[in-house]
Amino acid sequence: MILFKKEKDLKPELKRLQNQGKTIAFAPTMGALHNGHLELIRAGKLAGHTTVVSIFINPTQFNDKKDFEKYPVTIEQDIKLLVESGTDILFLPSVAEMYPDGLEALSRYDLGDLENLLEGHYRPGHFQGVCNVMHRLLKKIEPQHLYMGQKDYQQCMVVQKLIADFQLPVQFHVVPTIREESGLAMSSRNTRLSQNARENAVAIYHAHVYVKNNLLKLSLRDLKDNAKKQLKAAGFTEIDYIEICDAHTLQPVQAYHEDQQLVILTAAFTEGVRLIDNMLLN
Ligand SMILES: Nc1ncnc2c1ncn2[C@@H]1O[C@H](COP(=O)(O)OP(=O)(O)OP(=O)(O)O)[C@@H](O)[C@H]1O
Ligand SMILES: CC(C)(CO)[C@@H](O)C(=O)[O-]
Ligand code: BAL
Repeated sequence: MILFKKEKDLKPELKRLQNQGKTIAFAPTMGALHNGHLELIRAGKLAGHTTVVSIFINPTQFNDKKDFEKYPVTIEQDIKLLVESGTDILFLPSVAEMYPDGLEALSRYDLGDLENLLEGHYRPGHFQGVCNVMHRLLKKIEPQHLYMGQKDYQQCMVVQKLIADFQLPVQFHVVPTIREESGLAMSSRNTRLSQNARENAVAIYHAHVYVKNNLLKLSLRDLKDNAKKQLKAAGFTEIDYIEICDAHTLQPVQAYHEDQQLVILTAAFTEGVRLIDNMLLN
């Protein structure tokens, strides 16, 4: 694996690979890597691409300063995992490399309702930060393929919109959520939980399975109320949302219609750590 910290050093290597007819699969991350991240790399490799991974804890997407300060950093372990996974290139830029004009000089993206719904509502400015960093990363790396995780469902929609709006020549791939054996969605933030909270956090997954299994039996309102009770019983202290939405527009849905694809999305806090997960319902 080759490590680059600057675009000016990375570009010649990308050019060399391009001249050899190689195609690039890119998996952007914020590090503290786990099996979910490695699945993005596996998917790119399986399709026969050269894999580029970035690790950059993007300051502009954190609406909560404490969350940023506490974000886990395990760079030596990450490098070991990336080498083992057969990653070809690691891009590890500094803040100055990504934001040469400073953190205030940001572009403004029109995200429509995605900016106001769910994560957009509870993390103001978050998706503007995601778009700023993703647009910059995509310009620097110019991959033919981009792999991102379904765990961050709304983020996938936002980045797909960015690609469409700017007609970026990259194919987007959503990788299914990788879970612990218990069902808990793997997430870097899980490492901030005590053993007990980590075991109880699987309640999000169980609540989603409950809603999926009872979709035709109860009203969506009752399903959401019951799911909320399950999370409270499992020690979730604050629930930002448990919402059942149209899987394509993310607009909340009041009643089930069989011709509409639905997704349930949850964001909730346990031990002060905010976890998210989602599940397609039909
Ligand atoms: N369990 C998972 N399964 C599949 N993809 C995942 C999983 N967790 C994260 N990803 C994907 O990995 C990429 C990088 O995510 P990120 O570095 O934020 O990791 P994370 O574990 O989601 O961290 P956190 O949720 O704590 O921010 C994103 O595309 C994300 O959707
Ligand atoms: C896509 C991403 C790497 C952009 O900083 C981040 O939001 C993440 O890790 O999901
Ligand atoms: N995994 C999405 C990035 C974030 O929570 O900031």
